[in-house]
Amino acid sequence: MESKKQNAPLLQVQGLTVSFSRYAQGFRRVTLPGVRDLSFSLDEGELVAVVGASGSGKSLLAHRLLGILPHNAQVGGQVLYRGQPLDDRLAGKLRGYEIVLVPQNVSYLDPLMQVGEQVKGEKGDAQKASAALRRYGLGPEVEKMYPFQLSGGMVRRVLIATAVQHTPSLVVADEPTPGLHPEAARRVLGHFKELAQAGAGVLLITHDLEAALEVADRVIVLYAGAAVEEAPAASFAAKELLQHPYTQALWQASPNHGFVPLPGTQPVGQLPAGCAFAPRCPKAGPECHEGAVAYEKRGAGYVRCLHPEGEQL
Ligand SMILES: Nc1ncnc2c1ncn2[C@@H]1O[C@H](COP(=O)(O)OP(=O)(O)OP(=O)(O)O)[C@@H](O)[C@H]1O
Ligand code: NI
Repeated sequence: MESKKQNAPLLQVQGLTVSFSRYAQGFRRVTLPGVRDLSFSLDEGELVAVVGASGSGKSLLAHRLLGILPHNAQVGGQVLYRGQPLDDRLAGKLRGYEIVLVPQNVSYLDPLMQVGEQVKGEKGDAQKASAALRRYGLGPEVEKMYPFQLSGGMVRRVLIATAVQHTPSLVVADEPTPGLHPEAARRVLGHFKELAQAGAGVLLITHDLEAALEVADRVIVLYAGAAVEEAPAASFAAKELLQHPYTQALWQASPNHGFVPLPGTQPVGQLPAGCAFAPRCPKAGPECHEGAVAYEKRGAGYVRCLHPEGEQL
């Protein structure tokens, strides 16, 4: 049927922009960028991590893919699912079955409903729900429990079981591990890796670079709404293999590499002209404060920087 699109990647995000406008002093309208010029693709069987600090646009990306952005969001660019434009109508049709969200917020669980009932949902199948729970180590006794009786790790597993019971093709996991101790977090990430190995495309959204690297094939780094770098996980073996100064700073800030903090904060609201990272960047020159910087293929990945690592001086 769809012969022309048979070889299309599972997901292609092309120049995605999500912004909000707000009235500032004097009735001036200002545009607040949430996601800017974001492009990447994800194939079946791949686990791609999206990492970035709080406010970098990760959940907006997730909500765009599920078709659940708030109505006041202004959206640009294109998202293709198996080669077809993934508009809100198509996303609505696939949501919960073919494309699923493992939500960041645990308040997606109803505190007054037993676990088994909630996993099944209104139109679901009780046997499928039990099987999904069992797959994540949650037996029949858990089906009778209410959310307050579950540990943090069990809540996360319930959310994953709910999302994946219908064997989705695309799994978007938005911060699935906060509040878990490292061992439980590792197990949760292992579940996502298994879903990818079984053929799903998995987009793992997290601020925890080190945890992401245990399971990801590739990593996309967001800063103030824009991707600054996409790199294979293997490039995180050494700082010099990373191309963007922000990615290098993240690498150095991780516990394995010395916890070296990066002074300053990510800009919020209106961005400075030029590269958004320039005010904190050790390599920035005057040119970095001028025009927008393009996102370009370079080496094994992509980078948005006028002075990437390894450039000829
Ligand atoms: N409905 C909205 N109206 C206005 N601004 C919004 C709205 N939703 C998100 N934003 C802004 O967009 C930016 C990105 O938000 P987003 O929730 O995607 O961040 P995030 O990377 O998921 O952060 P966190 O790690 O804290 O979950 C933030 O600056 C946020 O304030
Ligand atoms: Ni978020």
